[in-house]
Amino acid sequence: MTDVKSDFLREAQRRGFIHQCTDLEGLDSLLSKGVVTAYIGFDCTADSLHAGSLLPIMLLRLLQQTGHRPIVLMGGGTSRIGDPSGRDEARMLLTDEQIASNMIGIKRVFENFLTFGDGPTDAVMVNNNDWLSEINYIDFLRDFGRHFSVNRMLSFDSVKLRLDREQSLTFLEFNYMILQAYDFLQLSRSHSCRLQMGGSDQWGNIVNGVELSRRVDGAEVFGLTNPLLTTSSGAKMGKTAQGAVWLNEERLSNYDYWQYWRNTEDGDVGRFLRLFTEIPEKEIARLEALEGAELNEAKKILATAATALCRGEENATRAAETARQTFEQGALAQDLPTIDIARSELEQGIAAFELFRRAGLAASNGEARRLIKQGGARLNDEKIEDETLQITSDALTPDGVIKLSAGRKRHALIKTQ
Ligand SMILES: Nc1ncnc2c1ncn2[C@@H]1O[C@H](COP(=O)(O)OP(=O)(O)OP(=O)(O)O)[C@@H](O)[C@H]1O
Ligand SMILES: N[C@@H](Cc1ccc(O)cc1)C(=O)O
Repeated sequence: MTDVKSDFLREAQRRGFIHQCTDLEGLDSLLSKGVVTAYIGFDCTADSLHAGSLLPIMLLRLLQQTGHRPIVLMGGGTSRIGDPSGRDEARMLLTDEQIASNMIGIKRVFENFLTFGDGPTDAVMVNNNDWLSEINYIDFLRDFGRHFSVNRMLSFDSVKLRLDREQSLTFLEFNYMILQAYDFLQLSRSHSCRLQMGGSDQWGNIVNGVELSRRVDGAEVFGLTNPLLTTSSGAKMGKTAQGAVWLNEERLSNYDYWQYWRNTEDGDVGRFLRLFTEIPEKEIARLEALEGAELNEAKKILATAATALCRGEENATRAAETARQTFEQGALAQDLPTIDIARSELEQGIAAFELFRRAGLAASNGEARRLIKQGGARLNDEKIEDETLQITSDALTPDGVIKLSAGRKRHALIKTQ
């Protein structure tokens, strides 16, 4: 790779953020001269961003930390069209109300990563609906449409892949890249924005903006993309078995967010530490060299650092502590008092109060009933609400046991014979 001088590109390169650049040398020299304004756009297709979008967000953060000015563009206008990049079929059209409410959800996350304000390197947020909704069709075609060659538009992946596979691409979607290109021109005029970044799927849209700004204004602007991340096993980054890893707490609890990073595959630990935390390189090199059980410690450090950035230090520490306790209780569980019950009996069902008595957690059925009524009885760590509950073999955990608890400290295990 080319040797770069500017702090931003050097650090971005070292941490694995760079996929392609329209002119790396030119951009490097611009970044070395003074404050550069750069933007990334986010469409409002859901009410929260996800772990995949963390890469561009971390790039904006790095940009600000190295003395430049980030612009976060909310695609209020482009979300009305729908980006065909990387998609096999047209998106569902969103209503204006859906877009507005998604935007409220998405906006919030940026405050955790960027400093907004009026200073020279403070971040700003814009909404492309402000200018896209003003466009006059005929004027727009005459002023800007004439600079786009359809022949060239057909060569970009977002269009080409659909045509090659004979999947339909509507005229509405075909226009998307022109509007994103116009955004860049607009920001270059209004905010002296010189750089657009985004995931590698955005390459065509970004290049179109670079070319439009040069043709119309003779402006020299740049494009830079980050790799689209997949995990070592090839899964798209940001998806779990349950779905996307959402950045907003309303969609995914702090604990589950922490757990997602804690479950990082062994081969991804170093890469993720560089992309999603700000731990110094020397420490990362040490952590990624760990093996076996020790590598799990590195994963916990990754989980806590990544969660702290997105959800705050306190929530990250709390999630780590909950995980520790759960783990320790699990370890303890092996040593709990255990009683054996015939499998056939459990299959028929046994009253919860009776099982509590037989497990020695209550002296009589009456005492066990009172325990349940007062909310002090738990089945596999879940409070028992129903005094008449019948416990069956359905309650057996994957470990083949049932855990009963009376209050916080007294536990017993049921096993079947
Ligand atoms: N897995 C990923 N790795 C790296 N960058 C990503 C990843 N997923 C999305 N991005 C980038 O994040 C930015 C915001 O993307 P956006 O939130 O629209 O995500 P998306 O997953 O592409 O959404 P959608 O499913 O609506 O297309 C874009 O620049 C996109 O290229
Ligand atoms: N097309 C981008 C979002 C975007 C919208 C407008 C822009 O000007 C830039 C980027 C995406 O789907 O992720």
